[in-house]
Amino acid sequence: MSQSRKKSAAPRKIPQDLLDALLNNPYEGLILVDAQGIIRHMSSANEGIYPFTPQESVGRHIHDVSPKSRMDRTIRTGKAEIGRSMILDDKTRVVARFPLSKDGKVIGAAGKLLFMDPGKMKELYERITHLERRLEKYEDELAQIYRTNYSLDSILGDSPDIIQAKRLAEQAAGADSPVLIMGESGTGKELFAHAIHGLSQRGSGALVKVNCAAIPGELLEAELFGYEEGAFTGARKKGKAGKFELAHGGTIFLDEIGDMPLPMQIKILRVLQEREVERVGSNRPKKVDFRLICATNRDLPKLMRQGLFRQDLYYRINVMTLKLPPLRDCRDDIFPLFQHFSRILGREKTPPKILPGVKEILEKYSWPGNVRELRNVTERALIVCRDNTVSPADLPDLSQQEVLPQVIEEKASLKALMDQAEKKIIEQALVQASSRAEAARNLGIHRTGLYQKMKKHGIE
Ligand SMILES: Nc1ncnc2c1ncn2[C@@H]1O[C@H](COP(=O)(O)OP(=O)(O)OP(=O)(O)O)[C@@H](O)[C@H]1O
Repeated sequence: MSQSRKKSAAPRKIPQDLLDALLNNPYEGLILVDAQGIIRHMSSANEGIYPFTPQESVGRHIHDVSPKSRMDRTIRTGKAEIGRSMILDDKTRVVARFPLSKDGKVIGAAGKLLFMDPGKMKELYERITHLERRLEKYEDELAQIYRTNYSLDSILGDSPDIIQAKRLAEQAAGADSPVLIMGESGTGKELFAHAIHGLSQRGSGALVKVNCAAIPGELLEAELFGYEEGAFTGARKKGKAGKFELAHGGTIFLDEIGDMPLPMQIKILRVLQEREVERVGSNRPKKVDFRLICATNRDLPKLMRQGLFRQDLYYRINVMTLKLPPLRDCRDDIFPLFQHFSRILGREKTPPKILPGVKEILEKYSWPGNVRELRNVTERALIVCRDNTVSPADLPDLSQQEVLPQVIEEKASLKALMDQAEKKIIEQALVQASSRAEAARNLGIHRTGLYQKMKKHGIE
């Protein structure tokens, strides 16, 4: 460290010239009175505001200089008044008054004109009002998007199970209790969560989603509850709000709750009971007001029997239950869904023509990736089809059960057969998952491993 930066060993007293400069700075009008209300200092910026000059004012009682002053009240009550307006010199001024204490005893008070020019305050006020109006407009627009995009009307299907789930979702929207949505991957659990939130009284609030399976256990706590500054190495400078805090006034959607590690389950249970969260590294609990929606594709009762899911948490989250059927159990919905996705995903103005044979192939398939897979298959067919006409040839090979028998019939080396099978399995996993990360997870391999294999097989 250079000599000039070395910490001075001088006494810790503030130099008098610095204090004088502060007390007489031209940016604020400052008055100091003692416990009897006698003015002991009036800064030069007050010149022209009172009937006396700053020099003449010192030694007089505050009421002799400013009859309407409330500084005597500040001394009596010991309470600060910040941001009050006051007419001085025929102008509205914004003032702050606060007591000055020593050893717990009020020894005087300070009065400050915060803005010599109240025009600045007006400018600030107008900016805030303008921002508030814009915020309101965006909130309205957001609520509108939720209502239209995520209403129950956007959930298609006439099978009795879907109709029943929609009926229950409507009831759940009217209540504020926890909802558990169960169903295989791609059956529309998130879609239902959006619809329930959008229709509920919290619809204009946030819907905060947490994918419990995608966040490593050791990061989940910080993600859900937030952390204070310096809570751990790598923590953000100013700390971070957790998902529960962000969902205040809205809904928190815990997706894949069945994958939540046991120690976190206890913490979630506590939040549900006490309705308050404590950031990591803090011991100040904060009240949070949220509605809980959970989803899982795991068999929670089975997980409970295996000791992997807490029973008390299960009963807490399972107040209303929606069971979404797999697509293979709703055969009659498959083709209407395909037509719907063709209409909304098609690039032409007119909906694509669908040739005979397509319906039969779609209905025969077992759709392990459910509606998501059907949507992806439709999207792909629309890209490869010609003249806005979808033919059976535009569909991928949907005989997935025959992936292995098919390749084994061919005469090739084991390595080549295994390569072919790997390519098919990867293609299928990509169609069934909503993202490459999810496909990698489903295949039980790392994302970079999946990218390497995609490159190897020339998969886009
Ligand atoms: N009944 C339905 N009507 C229209 N679209 C649907 C329906 N069900 C699902 N979808 C569509 O399928 C896709 C997958 O749905 P969603 O993400 O809600 O499934 P999920 O059950 O939450 O899946 P995961 O468990 O993998 O997270 C979305 O594009 C969604 O819009």
